[in-house]
Amino acid sequence: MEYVLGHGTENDFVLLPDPDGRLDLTPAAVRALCHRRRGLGADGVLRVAPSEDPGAAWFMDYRNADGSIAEMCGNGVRVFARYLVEAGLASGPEFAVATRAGLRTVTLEADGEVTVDMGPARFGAESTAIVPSTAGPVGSVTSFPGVAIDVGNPHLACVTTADVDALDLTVAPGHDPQLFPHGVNVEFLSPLTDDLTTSLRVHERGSGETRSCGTGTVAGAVAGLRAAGLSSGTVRVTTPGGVLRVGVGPDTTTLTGPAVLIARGEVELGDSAEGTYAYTRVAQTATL
Ligand SMILES: N[C@@H](CCC[C@H](N)C(=O)O)C(=O)O
Repeated sequence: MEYVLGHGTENDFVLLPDPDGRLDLTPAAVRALCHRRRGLGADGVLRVAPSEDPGAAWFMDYRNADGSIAEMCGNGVRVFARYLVEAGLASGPEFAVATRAGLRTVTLEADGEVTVDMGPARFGAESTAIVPSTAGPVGSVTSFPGVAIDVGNPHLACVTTADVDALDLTVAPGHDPQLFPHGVNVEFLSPLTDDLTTSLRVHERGSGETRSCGTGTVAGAVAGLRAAGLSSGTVRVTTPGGVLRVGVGPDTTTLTGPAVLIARGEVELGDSAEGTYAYTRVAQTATL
């Protein structure tokens, strides 16, 4: 089958064109494709499937690297849009993409970036995230106050004066399972500066720490604005993988950033001795 590799601020994806919607994409196949050493290597898979929603031609079937399904992916939908235009499946600059969180309008900007109307970000309850302490006795933990935010998928955004770069995000931060029964993406960000900039790291549900998370960046921006006593503005967010811009207005949010296709090729999925799917990369052309 054909595949394309792409990334948005280094949050990377395997795109699988499935124009007839016939691909039976199992969790094991997703795990095999995303494996960094045995597979193509990615944070998630974007199956490009026909949409059943009359408002969009294409449906972004997003899967996390562990094979789980998520409602929405802000970096992924920009890469998905870039693929559709480059493959001649959509004509820009503006069109809708169907996702499990609903329709999302994407705009290919003249400077090469892509803007997504991400819809409203909805605040939930205040809660805490627990991470291993990097100082102090082995096994000690640090608790960070945060707030639940729904961006189509669940987030816990923690604005903190601690050194975000020093946090141990090698394991999933502890969280309240009653508030987040389906798991949660957890963001840690510095308080916004006067000119509305911040730095953010994220541990993603189903993928671990990633270099960037688009929905998490939107959640972080609205949490940062609220902590600064604001409800709207344009926030510049620096993630380990690059810079994203979030527009927050009274009714919706927007996310702007790069969307890059890296390589394309052919891949075969099959059963391995362990009974899980393995893959054979038949051919790959990279455009770095
Ligand atoms: N990286 C994505 C979010 C992907 C889904 C997330 N891990 C979840 O399970 O909700 C983004 O850019 O938004």
